[in-house]
Amino acid sequence: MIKPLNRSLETEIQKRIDEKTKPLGSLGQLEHLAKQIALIQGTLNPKLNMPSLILFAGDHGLVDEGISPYPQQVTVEMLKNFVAGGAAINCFARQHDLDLSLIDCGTKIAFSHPQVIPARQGPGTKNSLKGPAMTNEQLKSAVEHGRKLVLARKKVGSNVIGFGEMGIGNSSAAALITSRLCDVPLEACVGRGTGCDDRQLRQKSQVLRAVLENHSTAQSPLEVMQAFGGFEMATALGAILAAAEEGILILMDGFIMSAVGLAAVTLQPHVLEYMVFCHRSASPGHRIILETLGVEPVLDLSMRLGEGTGIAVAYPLLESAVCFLNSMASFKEAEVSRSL
Ligand SMILES: Cc1cc2ncn([C@H]3O[C@H](COP(=O)(O)O)[C@@H](O)[C@H]3O)c2cc1C
Ligand SMILES: O=C(O)c1cccnc1
Repeated sequence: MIKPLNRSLETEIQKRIDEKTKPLGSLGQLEHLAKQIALIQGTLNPKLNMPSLILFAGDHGLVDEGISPYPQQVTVEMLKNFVAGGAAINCFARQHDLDLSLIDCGTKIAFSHPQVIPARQGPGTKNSLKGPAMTNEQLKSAVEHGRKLVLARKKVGSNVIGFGEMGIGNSSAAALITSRLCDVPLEACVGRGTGCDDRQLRQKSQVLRAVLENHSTAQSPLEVMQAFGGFEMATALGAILAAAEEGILILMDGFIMSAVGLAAVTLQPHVLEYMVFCHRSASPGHRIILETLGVEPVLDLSMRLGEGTGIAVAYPLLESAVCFLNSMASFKEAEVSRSL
């Protein structure tokens, strides 16, 4: 059970923000972020310690049905690229000094490397058109792995963790989860993913309609995750739940990770209070999730990559939020006159 945020300091935090040498409310969303982070940490002087990004990789059997322009092997090839430091997330993580952990939750082709933490549930999920993507045991095991990964980051001192993903086909899984959990028509949730052309988009929509019909009994967050989620998504679900339980600030990325976030919030509504949505992706389904949850993202840059890139580019703004709360002078300290 995830507890609601302790709001006993709220009035004091708001007072501290309002005493800074600026017109009331003039730092806009940075003020909301500062307050949320201070509440999560239960202090007037919040700190972002050892910021971490956990990147979950896994393959999707549904790719056999032609729902992505890219083959499954790109997942493991990108995992190698992450290890070599050549992907977008590597650039941005280096730029902002974010610790990047790479997790193999079950790529189709196994790749072991000292920098990749093994958490494999199998060689990718099963084709969800033909049956459940994963067994209940795999789901439970993935959730448990996610929990342990977060506890390990907490142990080394991390109090802010972002969650990213890599898994060819996972924009389909995200569309299915969004449609079912938000109870909106599938068509509104399906997008071009990595770049489907019109023909590929028609094929993707047709396949996903059939998948949704085949799993009409899957309704709860855990049922939908088992029916058409991915191992990387199930592991991220366990990680997000554990982070909220531990009072860690949770940084959310784009459509795919937000679909997992939606599952977490549907299971445990108070998880939302620990989350910052770092950007609004160009994927149409992401807008639906953000509106359903009633949240305003930090950035809107028409990005649609995943990997945690939306988190990494938004991170300096979180630092700014914490920075002004800690080090800006008050009217009294700076001897500046307040409004009449
Ligand atoms: C080279 C490459 C790098 C990526 N990095 C993230 N994704 C993103 O695209 C995938 C989902 O899109 P779809 O459902 O259309 O396959 C995920 O792996 C996601 O992280 C990538 C995709 C590609 C091709
Ligand atoms: O919005 C995202 O995060 C996204 C969209 C398409 C492909 N990969 C990720």
